[in-house]
Formats: sequence, C-alpha cells, structure tokens
Amino acid sequence: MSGSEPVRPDQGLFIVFEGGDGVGKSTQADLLCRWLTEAGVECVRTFEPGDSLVGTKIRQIVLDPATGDLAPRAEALLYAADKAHHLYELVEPALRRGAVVVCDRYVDSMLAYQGAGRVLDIAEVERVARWATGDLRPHLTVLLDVDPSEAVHSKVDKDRLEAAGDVFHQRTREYFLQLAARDPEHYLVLHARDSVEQIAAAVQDRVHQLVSAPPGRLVS
Ligand SMILES: Nc1ncnc2c1ncn2[C@@H]1O[C@H](COP(=O)(O)OP(=O)(O)OP(=O)(O)O)[C@@H](O)[C@H]1O
Ligand SMILES: Cc1cn([C@H]2C[C@H](O)[C@@H](COP(=O)(O)O)O2)c(=O)[nH]c1=O
Repeated sequence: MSGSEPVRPDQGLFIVFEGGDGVGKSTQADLLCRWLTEAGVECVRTFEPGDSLVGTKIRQIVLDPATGDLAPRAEALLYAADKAHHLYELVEPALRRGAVVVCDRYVDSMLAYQGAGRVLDIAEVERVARWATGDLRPHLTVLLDVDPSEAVHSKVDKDRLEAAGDVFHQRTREYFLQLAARDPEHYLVLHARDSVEQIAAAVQDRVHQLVSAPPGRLVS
C-alpha cells in the first residue's frame, strides 16, 4: 500500500495523551503501551514533537531557549511540519498494519499552545494542523488535567515553551478542557495528581472498551 493512501477509520487504534507540561503524560503512555504489549497487542509508543530524524531537528529549534523569540506563526508551522512528517513516517504506517499507536501530544497541543497560548486565531491554527495531519483524528484522547502551578513550576531547567509564563499555561489548560468538553465521546479527562496507578487503571478501562477480545485484533 502506498504511503499516500489515507488511513481508514477501521485500521488500528490511535490514542493520544494530552495536557500541560509535566502532568504525567509520558508515564501513562508508557504504562498503557506496556499493558497492551503484555496483552499481545502491537503498540507503537511515540511522541510529538520529535519522534523522527526531521522531528528531532524541529524539536531542537522550538524548545531550545537559545532559539529565543520566534514569530508565533513560524512556531506553529514548525510544529505542523513535525506532525506531517511524523504521521507520514511512523503513525500512518503503524495504523495501516493494525497497531495501536499511543502518542504523547498531537493536534490539541498545537491548538492549546500555538492557538490559545500564543493568541493566534485558533480556527486558522486548526486549519493548518488539520491540513498537516490529513485530518487524522485520535479514537481517544486522554487529557491529564491539573493546575499548571503543580507541574510546570516544579521543573528547574525550563524549555522555551515551559518558560512561556503562568498566564500562557493557564490559557492552554483552559483550552484543553474546552476541547474535551465539546467531544466527550472521544475524550477521557483525568485528574493528573491522582495516583499513577489510579490513572493507569482508568485509562485501561476506557481503552479496553476499544480493543476487541482476541489479542492483536482491534475494533474502532
Ligand atoms: N500521577 C502522578 N502524580 C505525581 N507525580 C507524577 C504522576 N505521574 C507522573 N508523575 C511524575 O511527574 C514527573 C513528570 O512526569 P512525566 O514525564 O510522565 O510527565 P509529562 O507530562 O510527560 O512531562 P513533559 O510534558 O515534560 O514531557 C515525573 O517525575 C513523574 O514521575
Ligand atoms: C506537539 C506540540 C507540543 N507543543 C509544546 C508542548 C511542550 O511544551 C513542548 C513539548 O515538550 P514535551 O516535553 O515533549 O511535552 O512543545 C506545542 O507547543 N505544540 C505542539 O503541537
């Protein structure tokens, strides 16, 4: 199958973890992937930005404090380029062979950070993000929510985005919550400071509903 053919909704399962910086997304993405793998399901654990050769370079530009001030539209286009290449190289091939793709951040991060955070027109940012991703949407987005003061501030060495300030991070949090409230069928919102085990169990419950009984066979 050529890389240009669209992914169909009945192929694989696409699960995304979203939320502010340092809320526990990587921890939960790892646990979910381990749980799926132990159940015999192929799981591809990935992240944005940066999980490709090109993406590594883009990640370095957008997150390195040495980049300094970057035009908000340029920042949005760099994140969009990372997404386009990430889908082309890793996510879409994995979904086509029926795998579960577990991704740490996706389009919602761009809407929340470049749209609500940088105060670009969110509808315009969304058009760019949807174009970059061929409008591929997750079957489920797990939003880990907590006040940014309980996560971002706990880090000493902040990257460019983490250092964007309290007001910026409050705006991103509120926008993530708005996205989830609009589409409860495709979102699971969990309190990010519940215990790691409690969160993992709630995620497994919801994902279990999406994964069919024989290991490796998926329904959407
Ligand atoms: N439920 C939790 N309660 C308290 N601490 C947690 C919880 N989950 C993860 N942590 C801790 O919070 C820190 C950040 O976790 P993690 O790297 O998973 O977050 P993240 O959202 O992926 O971060 P980033 O946005 O920086 O990539 C780690 O020290 C981790 O052990
Ligand atoms: C995908 C995506 C990410 N961001 C921001 C969010 C974070 O501050 C960093 C990524 O760092 P992490 O440690 O890997 O979470 O980038 C963004 O602004 N826009 C996006 O589309």
